[in-house]
Amino acid sequence: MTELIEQAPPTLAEQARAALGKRNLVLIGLMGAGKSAIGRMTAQALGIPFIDSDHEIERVSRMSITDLFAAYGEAEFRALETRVIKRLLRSGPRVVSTGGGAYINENTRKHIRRGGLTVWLKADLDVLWERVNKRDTRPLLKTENPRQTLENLMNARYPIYAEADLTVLSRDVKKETMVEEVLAAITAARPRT
Ligand SMILES: Nc1ncnc2c1ncn2[C@@H]1O[C@H](COP(=O)(O)OP(=O)(O)OP(=O)(O)O)[C@@H](O)[C@H]1O
Ligand SMILES: O=C(O)C1=C[C@@H](O)[C@@H](O)[C@H](O)C1
Ligand SMILES: [Mg+2]
Repeated sequence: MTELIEQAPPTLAEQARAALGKRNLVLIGLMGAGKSAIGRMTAQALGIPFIDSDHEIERVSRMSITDLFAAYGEAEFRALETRVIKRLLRSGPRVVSTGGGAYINENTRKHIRRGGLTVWLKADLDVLWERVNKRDTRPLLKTENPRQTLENLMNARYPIYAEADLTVLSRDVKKETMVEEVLAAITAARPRT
């Protein structure tokens, strides 16, 4: 007698993994959007490696981002960021969380768009501010009115982040919920035109 073997339907993570294929998943968005936190958990769910470009920059330069900005200025930081991200995206699949300004730099954006499927974690000002005002590790926010600076960055950058393949709304829900929404977005992704 033939035995009936019931196969469990693929989980959301398995569906997303299949949809991603050999591509990298690249998280973009402003400071505090959750790129590092959600990126790490998404990689775990997908069973692929995770790398954070800010951490990688700090590792290769043996300096903190704050010290890099202070010693060499933003332009040098951006040049290093471009080189690091280009290298990180050379092999895949992996989840790469980028620094907030990476996708805004034209050269880095070119590498990111070639290097994988992009997800913009989009958050409103209150959510971002609530998260970033607790730490002073972000050199661009060392201004007289950091909340206003963050708002100015939103206005300047959101039209550019909007070019991402996928957008997921980052808000005050459980991180696990955010990960599920990222996985669902990957699963539903249409090929780029
Ligand atoms: N859904 C969430 N709910 C609550 N807290 C969150 C959520 N997502 C992220 N956070 C928290 O917000 C803070 C900022 O998140 P994270 O460092 O991942 O942002 P980021 O986008 O990587 O920022 P940056 O560009 O500065 O590296 C962290 O303390 C993180 O744990
Ligand atoms: O938004 C930005 O331009 C930055 C965000 C951080 O992730 C770091 O990459 C750095 O502080 C610059
Ligand atoms: Mg980060």
